[in-house]
Amino acid sequence: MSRLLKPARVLLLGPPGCGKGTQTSRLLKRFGISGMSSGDLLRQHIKDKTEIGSLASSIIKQGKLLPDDVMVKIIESELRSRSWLSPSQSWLLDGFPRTEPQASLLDSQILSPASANLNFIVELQVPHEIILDRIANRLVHVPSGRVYNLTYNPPKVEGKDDVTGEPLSRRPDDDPEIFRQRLVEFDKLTKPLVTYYENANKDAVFEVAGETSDIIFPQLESEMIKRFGEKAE
Ligand SMILES: Nc1nc2c(ncn2[C@@H]2O[C@H](COP(=O)(O)OP(=O)(O)O)[C@@H](O)[C@H]2O)c(=O)[nH]1
Ligand SMILES: Nc1ncnc2c1ncn2[C@@H]1O[C@H](COP(=O)(O)OP(=O)(O)O)[C@@H](O)[C@H]1O
Repeated sequence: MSRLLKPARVLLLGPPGCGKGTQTSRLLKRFGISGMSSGDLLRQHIKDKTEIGSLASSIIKQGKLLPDDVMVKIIESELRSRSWLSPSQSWLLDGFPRTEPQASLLDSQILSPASANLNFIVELQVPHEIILDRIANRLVHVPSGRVYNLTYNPPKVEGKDDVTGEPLSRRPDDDPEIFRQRLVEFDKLTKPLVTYYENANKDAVFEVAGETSDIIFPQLESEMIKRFGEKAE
């Protein structure tokens, strides 16, 4: 692993199943950049049977999005508890913001006051038909957010997380019908965020396309080194 010279505050945008979680874990290994996945935070709330968890569970099962104000509160408190709101910190957001109201509240009320605005907005472009069959084989380890795939990256021991040995689970929202609804929500509400960020700071937006994560990651890796520099080991 090598660190970056300048702090990178990264947002991964892309349709469900395009590999945001996969790229997050690779960037953690490569540059030591920690990620925050809104979906993982919600799944933990569901597991812990909190009030947010019961709201999230019913909405997620329909493939719909939670209310913007609920999500902004969850993410803001998580950003503060991880002490990420400083210009010197590098971090990555996955799954939030997902709508324009979320993006403008994040930028104006949370990041700008801390001089910690996003400086690298990555749009992952993977064909919808490719991700539809990926989802059929997805398994997750909820406590860590680690992601597996029965064909692409199966766990060492069937049904068990490689690190903890704890059981893996299928996501109820990975049901094909619900997944199609999530794609509709993405196209309607999240895809327009690329234009939102291009209008705010075009140079910060980076589009990367590929049919596999192995094609996408090297492009992402070299762009990050180009923009943020790499500390010599
Ligand atoms: N076949 C295949 N599966 C992949 C690839 N990249 C990720 N996956 C799997 O596809 C599923 C979706 O990836 P994930 O990172 O969870 O996407 P996210 O929903 O955007 O976070 C998971 O089961 C991954 O293990 C790939 O290049 N090829
Ligand atoms: N920023 C958000 N705003 C509203 N709902 C969200 C947000 N992030 C996650 N969710 C809810 O959690 C579900 C799972 O999110 P996530 O794990 O990011 O899925 P994926 O990356 O596969 O699209 C979403 O379909 C949605 O119901």
